[in-house]
Amino acid sequence: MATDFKSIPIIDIGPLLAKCDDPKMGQDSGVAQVVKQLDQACKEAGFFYVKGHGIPETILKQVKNLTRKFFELPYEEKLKIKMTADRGYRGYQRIGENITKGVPDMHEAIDCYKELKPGMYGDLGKPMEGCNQWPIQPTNFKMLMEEYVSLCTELSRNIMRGIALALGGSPYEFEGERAGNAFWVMRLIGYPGVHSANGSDIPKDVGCGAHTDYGLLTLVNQDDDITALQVRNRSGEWISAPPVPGTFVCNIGDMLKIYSNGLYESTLHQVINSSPKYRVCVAYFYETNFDTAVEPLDICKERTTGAKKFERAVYGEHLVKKVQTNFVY
Ligand SMILES: N=C(N)NCCCC[C@H](N)C(=O)O
Ligand SMILES: O=C(O)CCC(=O)C(=O)O
Ligand SMILES: [Fe+2]
Repeated sequence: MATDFKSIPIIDIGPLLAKCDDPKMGQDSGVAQVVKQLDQACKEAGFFYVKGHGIPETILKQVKNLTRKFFELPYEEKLKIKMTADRGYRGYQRIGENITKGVPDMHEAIDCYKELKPGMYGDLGKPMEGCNQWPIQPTNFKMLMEEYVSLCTELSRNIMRGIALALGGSPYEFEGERAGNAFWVMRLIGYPGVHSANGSDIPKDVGCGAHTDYGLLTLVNQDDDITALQVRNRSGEWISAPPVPGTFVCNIGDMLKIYSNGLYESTLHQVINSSPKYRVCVAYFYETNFDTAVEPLDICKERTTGAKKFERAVYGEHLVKKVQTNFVY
């Protein structure tokens, strides 16, 4: 349950990663240290930074730099990969096209999803079927982003082993039928800076309205130097998640809230870029298998009150419902 946290902890997950291919990892004291920190952060804030994650900072930077270069292209160029329902909601959306709680968000983005082959999940998967749309410029865009997705997928699986232990389960709680064939989402996002007209500041635009993420775990690779991401604590205060170079900001999604029977919550967050500079963020979302029916784990029901607090939800249905209301014109 979220508390009145005032800041977001930084966790060095190096010791977890060193042992995460060992089935006896749960007995390692270095792993146990990390697991304890993960458990505390997930209970208190639902947000934490990770360092020692093994993805080189140069790659984190390249991914943001290429994203920035794409958004600098003329609008007509960006429209060549326009997102439409027919393309499985994959591709470029202009500023104001994404809607959160009825309000247009002041961001542009490229949305990418794990590819779904036609018919793969029957009617459930139909709306998301399609291939990602990659720009031809900047060069090497597709190659870099696909490499990045595979690094984030592996990292997320390993962090989830730590979270599984934190919940009191086996390290592999979120593999196999649950998330052994994890669906993923990647959003390359650009938030325009604010410009003052005649010396007076224009009221703050919301880059992305208050929302929770949909799946298991999000890895946010945000621009250095601009503080814009804010996380809501129990009292309703917005706590900033300032950039910490070389780290990811991680947060819990709706499916992990259900699995943990509310022990961990998917915390509300929003983005307000009140700096004059354009802000880039690359968010990677690690989800369950597309067709998995998610319900509270027995080990988590025991740790709460014995009763389940959430009904079962099919991840794919949850995603499709969100996507179909994110873009009402
Ligand atoms: N795939 C994820 N998690 N995307 C997060 C985007 C949040 C904004 C969206 N309009 C919403 O209201 O959910
Ligand atoms: O821009 C950010 O820092 C976070 C974006 C976000 O919350 C999202 O895309 O779900
Ligand atoms: Fe988010």
